[in-house]
Order: sequence, then structure tokens, then C-alpha cells
Amino acid sequence: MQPLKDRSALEALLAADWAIQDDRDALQKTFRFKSFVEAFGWMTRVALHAEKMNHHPEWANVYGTVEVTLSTHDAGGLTELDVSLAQVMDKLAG
Ligand SMILES: C[C@H](O)[C@H](O)[C@H]1CNC2=NC(N)=NC(=O)C2=N1
Repeated sequence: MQPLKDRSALEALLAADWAIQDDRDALQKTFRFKSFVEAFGWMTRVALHAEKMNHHPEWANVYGTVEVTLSTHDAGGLTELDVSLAQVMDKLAG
């Protein structure tokens, strides 16, 4: 598992509304879409990437809102995989 080496990529995420969770080494962001269909469509596209990466989000959806937590369970904290998946999520959210 690749530990975080690119601090600048993490800084860029923190400037784009991602946050480090208080009580856990994990990235968090709340995505808001106009409708349930838009939210779920985005989740479906992200899920296909996540499966390819073999790296899966913790997330919860209510109508157009998706709360996301990213952490590498196998490593007990943040790795490059979390940064990559966060970047994919931002890109697909447009
Ligand atoms: C066995 C399997 O490869 C692992 O459990 C993978 C699957 N997806 C994963 N997703 C996340 N977020 N963290 C992991 O440590 C992880 N591990």
C-alpha cells in the first residue's frame, strides 16, 4: 500500500472542500446534486472506477446529497489510493 507521498495533491483536495476527519485518518466531503437521479448516476460512475481501482468509498446517500469518507482500511489510514479516488470523484462531479 502506497503511503501518502504527494502532500501537494492532498493540499489541493483540502482546498476543494475535502477535510480530514477529526477522529480518524480519513478524507471527507459532502457532494450535493440537484436530484436523487443525478446523485445516484454519479455514484454509479464512481463505483465503476472504485471497482477498477479495488478501492471502495464509505458513503451515504439521501436524495441529492452524498456524504463520502475515504480511508485505506488495509493501511489504517490515508494512502495514495484515497487521493486518487477523491480526484476521480471531483472530476466526475464536474
Ligand atoms: C481484499 C481487498 O482487496 C481489500 O479489502 C481492498 C478492497 N477495497 C478497499 N477499499 C478501501 N477503501 N480500503 C481498503 O483497504 C480496501 N481494500
